[in-house]
Amino acid sequence: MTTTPLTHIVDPHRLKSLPANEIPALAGQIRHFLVEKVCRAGGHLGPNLGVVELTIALHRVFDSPRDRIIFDTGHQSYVHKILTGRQQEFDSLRVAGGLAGYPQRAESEHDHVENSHASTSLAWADGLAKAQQLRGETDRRVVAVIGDGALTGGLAWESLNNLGGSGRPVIVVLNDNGRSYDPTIGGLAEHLGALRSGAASGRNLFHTMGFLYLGPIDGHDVRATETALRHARELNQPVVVHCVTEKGRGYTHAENDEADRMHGIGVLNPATGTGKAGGAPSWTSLFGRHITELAETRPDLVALTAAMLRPVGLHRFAQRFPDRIFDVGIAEQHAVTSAAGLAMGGLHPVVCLYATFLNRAIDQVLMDVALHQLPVTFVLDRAGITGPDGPSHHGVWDLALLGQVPGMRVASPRDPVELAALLAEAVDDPGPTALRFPKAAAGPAIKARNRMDGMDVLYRGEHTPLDVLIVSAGVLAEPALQAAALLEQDGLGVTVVDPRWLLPINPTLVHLAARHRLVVTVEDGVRTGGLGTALAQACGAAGVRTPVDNLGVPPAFLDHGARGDILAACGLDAESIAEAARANLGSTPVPHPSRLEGVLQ
Ligand SMILES: Cc1ncc(C[n+]2csc(CCOP(=O)(O)OP(=O)(O)O)c2C)c(N)n1
Ligand SMILES: CC(=O)[C@@H](O)[C@H](O)COP(=O)(O)O
Ligand SMILES: [Mg+2]
Repeated sequence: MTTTPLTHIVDPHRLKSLPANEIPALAGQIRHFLVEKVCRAGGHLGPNLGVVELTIALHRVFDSPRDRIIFDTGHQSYVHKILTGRQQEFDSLRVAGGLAGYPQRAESEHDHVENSHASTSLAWADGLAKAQQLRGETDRRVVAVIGDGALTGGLAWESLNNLGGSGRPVIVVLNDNGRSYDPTIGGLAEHLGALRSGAASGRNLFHTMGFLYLGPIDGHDVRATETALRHARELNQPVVVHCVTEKGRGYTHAENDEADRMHGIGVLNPATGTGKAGGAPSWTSLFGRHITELAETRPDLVALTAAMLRPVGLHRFAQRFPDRIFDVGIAEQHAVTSAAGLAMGGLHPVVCLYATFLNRAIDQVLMDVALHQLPVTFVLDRAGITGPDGPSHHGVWDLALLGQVPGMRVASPRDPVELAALLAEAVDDPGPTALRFPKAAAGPAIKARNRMDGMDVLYRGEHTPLDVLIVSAGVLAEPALQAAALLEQDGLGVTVVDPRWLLPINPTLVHLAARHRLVVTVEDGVRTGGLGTALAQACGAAGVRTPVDNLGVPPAFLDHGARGDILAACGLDAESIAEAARANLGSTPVPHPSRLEGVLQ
């Protein structure tokens, strides 16, 4: 049997013409390619190893891009990219200017949805199918590929409700590997488990919701999967094709990874499946240690995760307090409002999410937690620029969003000592609080010169009068202090202060502003509506005329890249902060490029 080289498959048409008996060899080549490229770059290895045969079948049955194939969350779209002409670009996977780790329309006509937030694919499919119907495009199909984890998200159920019985020809391919990171939880997971095992024959949940149902299909058997997909295509009705797959399939180190089947990996040695160990502890691991220690003497503390127990650092807490940890599935809205219930019931819940995923639950924060003034603490990991996961993963909106929530207090620790202190203060607060920290290793302790009404003065220059007050949020204390040193060399009198609790604005900060010629605020979040905006408003309201230049992330969708490079491009490195101060004080006329519209592509 000849083996067509993977490099020959430059588009789905070549794939369609491949003899069926060559598919297994092709799948093997794709697996080898995935392991080699993803171990070298980092990325989502397990999810993509699990959809090799499924994606081959999808592109042999459907006619992409005329038929639209929508990948939910998009982290499992590497095989799709390999089969749609982008093999050569995998050496630049998740590198600035290189191949994105999620679908991206600028890369290919075969890519449609770029949002990496889970559970949206069925809504996209419903909308596209309605558009096709209204435009008379009856020969086109919309295929939504959704994981069992993403199916636990509320938006997915809103969409099932709209699609069921609608007559719209949407093919829902349920990629059921039984896991998000951990095994998927809840009643749906139980039902899918019963369907997979054949213990729930006859009418099932999907039938009841108004779908035709094909399955369970072995999602690693291309022939069986193709047959089911061809049948689904011809049904011309909303249909669920239940494909059973295995996350990490075909790579022993992923198959044996009990934690999450190598869901997302860093750079690894493919032979051993291991990467560089050691280095400074992450913010995540430090948080996990502190919350577990606090809970020893606070029986009212409970923790919630939205299917990301280990990624948010709660696995240690879960082992120690198995009755006080709640994994709600990929269901951030449920996490927040059920936390409101836990708080109303007399406990102090700690809701642990990635900052970007809080976006999805802002109404619940506002109208369930804050309206009822409940003691809920939000711990927002991956806050600020995250880097390789691209625009829908940068956690840059939480500060601006939470700043609008009455009664909400928001803190951002600058170092591990402050993390412990601020977390303790947060869980002691009788109202809603939030703590945010980045996707990074935690730096060394940054000692305060003195504390002033709850804020830390980190630096007071030798020169007088006082020229520049730099207000730094969280870890940006480090570049702020470096910028102060540069400005001192210019002979300017500089003060650096870390408010610790960023929002609402500490009135003493306004008084400090009044004593300087310029305030520069520095935050790892959108500069419109965050710390800087709030301080400028507070100064205005108090009649303090000191100009406030707020440095932050522009209100734009920033592509993937290295966190440090993106921060610098946003003007959040020491040189740029110093340059902003000089420009505002009139010593150098040219603003930092990031301040110009549209500079960040
Ligand atoms: C709203 C939201 N919350 C959390 C995440 C983080 N996340 C990325 S993939 C994933 C698990 C997805 O599981 P599943 O849908 O079953 O896909 P699989 O990885 O198993 O293929 C999670 C929780 C996300 N992308 N979006
Ligand atoms: C796809 C998704 O949302 C997660 O897998 C995310 O990529 C994890 O990001 P970290 O790698 O920062 O944990
Ligand atoms: Mg899954």
